[in-house]
Amino acid sequence: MTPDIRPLIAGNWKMHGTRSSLSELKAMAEGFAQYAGNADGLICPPATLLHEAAATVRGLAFSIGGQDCHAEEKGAHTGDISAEMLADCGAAHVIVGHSERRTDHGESDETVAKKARAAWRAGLVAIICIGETRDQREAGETLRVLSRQISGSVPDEATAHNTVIAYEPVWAIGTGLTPTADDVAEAHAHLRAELRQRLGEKAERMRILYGGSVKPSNAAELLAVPNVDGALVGGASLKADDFLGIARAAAQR
Ligand SMILES: O=C(CO)COP(=O)(O)O
Repeated sequence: MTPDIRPLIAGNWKMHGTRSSLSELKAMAEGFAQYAGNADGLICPPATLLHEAAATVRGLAFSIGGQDCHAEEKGAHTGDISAEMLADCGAAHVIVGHSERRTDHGESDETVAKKARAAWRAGLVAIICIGETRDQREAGETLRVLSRQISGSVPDEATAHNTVIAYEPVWAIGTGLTPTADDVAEAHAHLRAELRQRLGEKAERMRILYGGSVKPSNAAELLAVPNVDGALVGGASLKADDFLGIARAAAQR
């Protein structure tokens, strides 16, 4: 954790959830109330649920976000969704550059930077994801890859208010594997230094989340690492008990 930065516990539901899942969301948002003040809570459901999800958490200290957005505001882009549309549905954040988008849809750092700008244009906080693959880690390239991704995916206009960075080692996503606390510390310190060099003072309070197989059982250890300012949670964000277990660890730090 970074002193004075309130941690963000963000859930990414990926391609999971139908309207029947909204009761689980309600339980999460209501349960999160006990941690409000010590942690911020966010769920990014599939776009089909955004509008009802925003209505479900209305009046609770809890946010809703999108999982991706198109770089443009509108146009002939069948199947795509703009940041403005997400905002119109009640989203406050949007994830951009998730490794599954980079892999499944061939998104480059340049595309991700454009999407981050689109998020800001619509008044959303951009959660910009980066992370090395297993091959890159085994080749000792992790820090170099992270530098390249930060420099290509994070526009100069990024501030601690409009941007959250999420470090998600690709090999840790959905595998049950996590880096050691020392490895997480090294990556996050490197990211903070890179951001400081790029953005100056603004970088000090920018949240850097860790993502990849975060669960209630490992959350306390991961969230205690210096420069880890919250978590981006996949599988464990689908169940209120798991998500709230992670929130508890964040609030008790
Ligand atoms: O990709 C992730 C969140 O964006 C992490 O997913 P898991 O928590 O399921 O490993």
